[in-house]
Amino acid sequence: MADEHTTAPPVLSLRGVTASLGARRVLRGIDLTVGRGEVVALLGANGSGKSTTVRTAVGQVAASGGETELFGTPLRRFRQWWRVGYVPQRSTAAAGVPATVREVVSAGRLARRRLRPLGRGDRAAVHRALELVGLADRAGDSVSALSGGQHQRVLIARALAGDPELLVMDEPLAGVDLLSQSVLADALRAQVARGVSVLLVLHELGPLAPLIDRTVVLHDGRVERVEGTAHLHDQACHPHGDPAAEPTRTGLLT
Ligand SMILES: Nc1ncnc2c1ncn2[C@@H]1O[C@H](COP(=O)(O)OP(=O)(O)OP(=O)(O)O)[C@@H](O)[C@H]1O
Repeated sequence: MADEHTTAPPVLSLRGVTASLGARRVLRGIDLTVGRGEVVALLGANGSGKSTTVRTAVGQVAASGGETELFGTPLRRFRQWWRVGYVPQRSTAAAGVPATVREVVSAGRLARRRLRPLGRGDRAAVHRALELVGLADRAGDSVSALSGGQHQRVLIARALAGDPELLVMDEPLAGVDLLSQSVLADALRAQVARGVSVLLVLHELGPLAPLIDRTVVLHDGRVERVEGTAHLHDQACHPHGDPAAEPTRTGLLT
């Protein structure tokens, strides 16, 4: 965990990051770090800036101020994108893309391959990632034939296929059924056990609660509070447990 690596730079660091979308100032000075091997959950009400924060962290939204570093390198100079796996917020738009599940997941290897064709190792990584999300049997199907939750699992497999050191996931469990949530939680647990660091946007900690080291709560484009989660680790929501049990709430939506 982070203690062993106190001299290593954080895998992700945002300092005073500001960003606007259109005329709206969405991020008003975000400070956030993810240490090596750490799992950080970004929480907050709708519109508080969670997606914009992760999109800024991976360079999809241009910051208007502040500093973002990935693996100790300023974002503007960072080129080692194979070290980062990004799962965007669920979108069904990509379901119209005429590609098979295998092709979409193979795209997760591209940053590693540059312009070389995929080799045997790449194909094995793609297959492994599909198995991790429970979709190996759908590899040859068109993504347009998948349900929303299955599509989300394909996007997660695409990120896992690149064997990233940092996973940035925007509501990875949104629209995913309870059984698949627990499959994905297991997949993520295996990644974390390998030392992968994770930043993820969540509304409910749910089955991921035991994995999370820290929660960062946003409010109106700023960090409202940061909390350790040791107290949550006994409260995981088990899909096969008491069906009447309430999932762990962030306290922001209820
Ligand atoms: N393209 C855009 N143009 C202008 N404002 C935008 C745009 N996209 C998002 N916003 C605004 O930015 C703010 C933050 O949006 P963001 O998607 O980061 O919030 P969020 O915390 O991820 O919300 P949710 O929980 O609903 O996903 C919201 O007020 C939203 O209306």
